[in-house]
Amino acid sequence: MNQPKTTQQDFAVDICSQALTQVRTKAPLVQCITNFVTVNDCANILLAVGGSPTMCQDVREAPEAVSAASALVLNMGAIDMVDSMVATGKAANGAKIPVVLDPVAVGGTALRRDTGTILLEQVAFTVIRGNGSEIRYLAGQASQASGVDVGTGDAVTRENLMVSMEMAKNLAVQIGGVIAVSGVMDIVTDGQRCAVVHNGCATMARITGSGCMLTTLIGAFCGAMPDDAFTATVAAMVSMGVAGELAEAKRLEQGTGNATFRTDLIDAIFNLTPAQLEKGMRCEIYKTTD
Ligand SMILES: Nc1ncnc2c1ncn2[C@@H]1O[C@H](COP(=O)(O)OP(=O)(O)O)[C@@H](O)[C@H]1O
Ligand SMILES: Cc1ncsc1CCOP(=O)(O)O
Ligand SMILES: [Mg+2]
Repeated sequence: MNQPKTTQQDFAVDICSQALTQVRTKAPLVQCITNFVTVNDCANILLAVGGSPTMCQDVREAPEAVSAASALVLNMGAIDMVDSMVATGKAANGAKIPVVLDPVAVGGTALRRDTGTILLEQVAFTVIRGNGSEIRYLAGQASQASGVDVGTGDAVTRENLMVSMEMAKNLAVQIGGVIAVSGVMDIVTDGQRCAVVHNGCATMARITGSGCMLTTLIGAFCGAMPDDAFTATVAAMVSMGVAGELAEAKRLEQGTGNATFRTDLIDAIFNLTPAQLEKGMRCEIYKTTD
């Protein structure tokens, strides 16, 4: 019997830039049920990328409103909104609108563990994007988060990359959607294809909301290209990473700190060009063949 072989190649350079152009052309309306810590940044990054935000979340209107949206983002930082998340998620599923989950601190408390279970049982997710601790928890692996941040032992590293890809792939198959693990190295997989994104910078972990904004961007890209959630997610991760690097270059040049970095990151998404993406992206794709 032949052993499965994993081949690795660079992700085609124009795919992400074409996806960005699609977002700008289609200007997707993205509905977010999200947390009060980062809600403003999420709305602004959606506007920056060329989408349109609605943070409509009350259970009395959110399931109705979602029929007008191109994508729905559910962020577990809004832990008190689970009833609305379930009702709105089901409405989006019924209308075949992509639904993206950010499982903020999912393993951290009994309430969050239960909420994660309820959401996964009741809503079909197109994409789940979390940090290493959050995805490890959902995959049934031991995890030790630091509040809403990744625990040091849970991050994807060069050493555990293959095992981490396998874990993410299995979870993707289990949920029937795309899994994205963010960190120093990002993994994106639909269970078959697997991409590793090397863009980004450490300062992104020094602001709150880089993960929430990334998940919201994934919503925008999925809203613009609902038939290819894998490519949409890779393009969103690459865009966020390249924008982070551009903001970091400015921070180093000007000697500013994390408050300015947060603004510069949103500005970098606003000004991001297809050419910048093609020049800056560092992404490879792994394929398994028998
Ligand atoms: N040390 C790092 N080096 C490069 N990119 C990073 C680093 N830490 C975070 N990022 C980037 O920041 C964004 C948010 O990821 P992450 O910090 O894992 O999410 P969360 O805020 O949900 O914990 C992603 O685009 C990720 O690639
Ligand atoms: C600090 C905090 N607490 C609850 S939600 C939240 C924001 C988390 O944002 P991110 O995971 O994007 O840093
Ligand atoms: Mg997060």
